[in-house]
Amino acid sequence: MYRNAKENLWVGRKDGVDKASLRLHQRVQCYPIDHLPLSDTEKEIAIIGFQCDEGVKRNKGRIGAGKAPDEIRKYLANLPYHLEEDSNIIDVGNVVCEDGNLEESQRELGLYVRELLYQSKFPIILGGGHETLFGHYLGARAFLGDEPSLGIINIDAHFDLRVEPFATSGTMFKQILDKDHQVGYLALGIQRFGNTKKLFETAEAYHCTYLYEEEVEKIEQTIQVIDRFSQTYDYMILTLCFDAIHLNAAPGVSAPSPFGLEPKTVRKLLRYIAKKENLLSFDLSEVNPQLDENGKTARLAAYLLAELMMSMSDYKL
Ligand SMILES: N=CN[C@@H](CCC(=O)O)C(=O)O
Ligand SMILES: [Mn+2]
Ligand SMILES: [Mn+2]
Repeated sequence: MYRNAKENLWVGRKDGVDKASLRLHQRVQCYPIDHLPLSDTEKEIAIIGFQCDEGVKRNKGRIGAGKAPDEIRKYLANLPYHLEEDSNIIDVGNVVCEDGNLEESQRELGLYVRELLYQSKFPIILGGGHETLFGHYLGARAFLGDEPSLGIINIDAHFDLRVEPFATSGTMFKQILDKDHQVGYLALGIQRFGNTKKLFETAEAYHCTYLYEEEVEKIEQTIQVIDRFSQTYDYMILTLCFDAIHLNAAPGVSAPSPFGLEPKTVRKLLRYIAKKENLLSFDLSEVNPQLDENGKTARLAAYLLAELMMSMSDYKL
């Protein structure tokens, strides 16, 4: 079910109304999904939330990620606005998963992501459990049609290649790769002890490219891998599963990572990938406000989102 964007989430400190004093809450505009503004710049970002943790529940994880979209917006709202002046940001509200109907809500998210892409927006999807990625993918593929190849970069401790009779937050890449032979998968930040041997075997069988967490930290090599991947596919989408990040910085996730990536490494990745011309859209998933420590995880999510948005117009590694 679709819910309109809430203006009252976009509030915060006001240092002034001159351009140099603005914060995000003073620049973000709320629109219903069926009344989107025409893009008057090439850099319009559209935020859409996915209030859903049914996939986490089915995956026997710790629920609460459904509360993340609005929580992350609150932290994002107060951050200073550092984008180029002609960059617009709109908030188009949330898709809510009701009565455990994960598949229906993923389809609905996909419809809206497709619509945003048709309207020349760059969708930023706030999950939700990592099942968010499946709806994100549906939208990107529907927009592209069957022909173009699509690379998915997943910054994650986990492969999410589980074999299950139903969709969960751990099955999305298996679901996608089984039906879409024009998709390639690059996983960054894989934890040896976050995945069974069987999952590693599945990753090999599906010809996935992956880097362990300690490999990703060697950033120059990682960038070469990203460059090769990006050149191989017509278009790319990017997903960040927040449990990729070290548990000290991201305690509010269902499956925390004791050897997770440093936040600064993830920032480098986002800054770099955001500049790729063939990147269509981004989702940030698995933040769980119910497990968070004093908003630490949601705050980091907001900072990383702000970095990604800024890097789309101004790149520094
Ligand atoms: N989204 C994916 N989640 C992990 C959870 C692992 C765990 O709970 O330990 C997975 O399914 O592999
Ligand atoms: Mn994960
Ligand atoms: Mn995941």
